[in-house]
Amino acid sequence: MENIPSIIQAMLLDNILNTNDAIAVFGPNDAILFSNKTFAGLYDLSVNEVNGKLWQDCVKHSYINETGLKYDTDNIENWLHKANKLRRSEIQRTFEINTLKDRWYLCNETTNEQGYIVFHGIENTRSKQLEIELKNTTEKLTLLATTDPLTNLYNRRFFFMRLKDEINRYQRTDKFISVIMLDLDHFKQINDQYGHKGGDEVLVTFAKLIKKLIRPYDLAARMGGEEFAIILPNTNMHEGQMIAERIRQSLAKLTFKQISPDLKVTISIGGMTSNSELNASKFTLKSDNALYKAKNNGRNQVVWCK
Ligand SMILES: Nc1nc2c(ncn2[C@@H]2O[C@H](COP(=O)(O)OP(=O)(O)OP(=O)(O)O)[C@@H](O)[C@H]2O)c(=O)[nH]1
Repeated sequence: MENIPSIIQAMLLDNILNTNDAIAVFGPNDAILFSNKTFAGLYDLSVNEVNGKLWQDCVKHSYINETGLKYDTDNIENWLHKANKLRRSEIQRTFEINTLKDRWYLCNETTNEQGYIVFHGIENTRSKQLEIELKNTTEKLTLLATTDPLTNLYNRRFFFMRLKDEINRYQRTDKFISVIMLDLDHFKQINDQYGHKGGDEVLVTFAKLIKKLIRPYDLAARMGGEEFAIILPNTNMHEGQMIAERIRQSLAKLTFKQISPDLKVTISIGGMTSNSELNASKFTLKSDNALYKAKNNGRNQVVWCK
């Protein structure tokens, strides 16, 4: 420092005091020994109010008054306990904080051997906003690419991706996977009689029914038109047939009163169970063949591929 001319030192200090970066120095007991305006602003306090205060008192002040920084907790003592475990846990620590007004700071804390901390927070609100926008857009695009917009079930492409994953997952295990293909009976007649809107309503109601009847780890997809498919992981033939039968019977019992007072719809179902020796296309081809038989045998029934 001695080598730095005092005028430069004054300029640097002036910069530290007035910069938009949040800068502070904490003593080993977490008393704030130095802070600039931006740092004090994080707790909605002035520099004079912050300097000399314990850091935890600044935190409590802003938490109780709901001002300054955002704390994702409903118990500030617990929050402080966790934060104190992290503070001084490393010589250099990087983390992000955000304010109730949604300003973000990328923070760095450097701890010296005596336990003093130099805190430096750089505002990164714009890049954080872009990161959040990108995440939201990616989520929306993923949803669009993987789901059927009418029924909100997964689409054909995602069905095959997941079936391949499931088959790989079960490789070298003795567990079974079942796949069922479902096709609404005489759906063309429903469209003809009640219009495309009536047909759509049947598809949406049926999709909701499937979701209610399957387990959280099963995967239901709309393969196109009035054809659906369900992957039933870790499911043997007997269990698969029970689930398929449950879906068939539940639909047969339902009356689509919102479309017509006594409209009933039935479904034909083809199923296939295997350990992971079949690939995804063979799996669905065999379930499709079983479905074809169910249609030919008179519809409204479950046929399992032997
Ligand atoms: N409302 C509605 N109809 C659709 C949609 N996609 C396909 N369809 C109709 O679904 C009908 C399917 O008819 P078909 O393939 O002849 O089958 P089906 O009448 O169900 O006869 P079976 O399957 O043999 O019992 C066609 O009339 C398609 O136009 C859709 O998204 N909404």
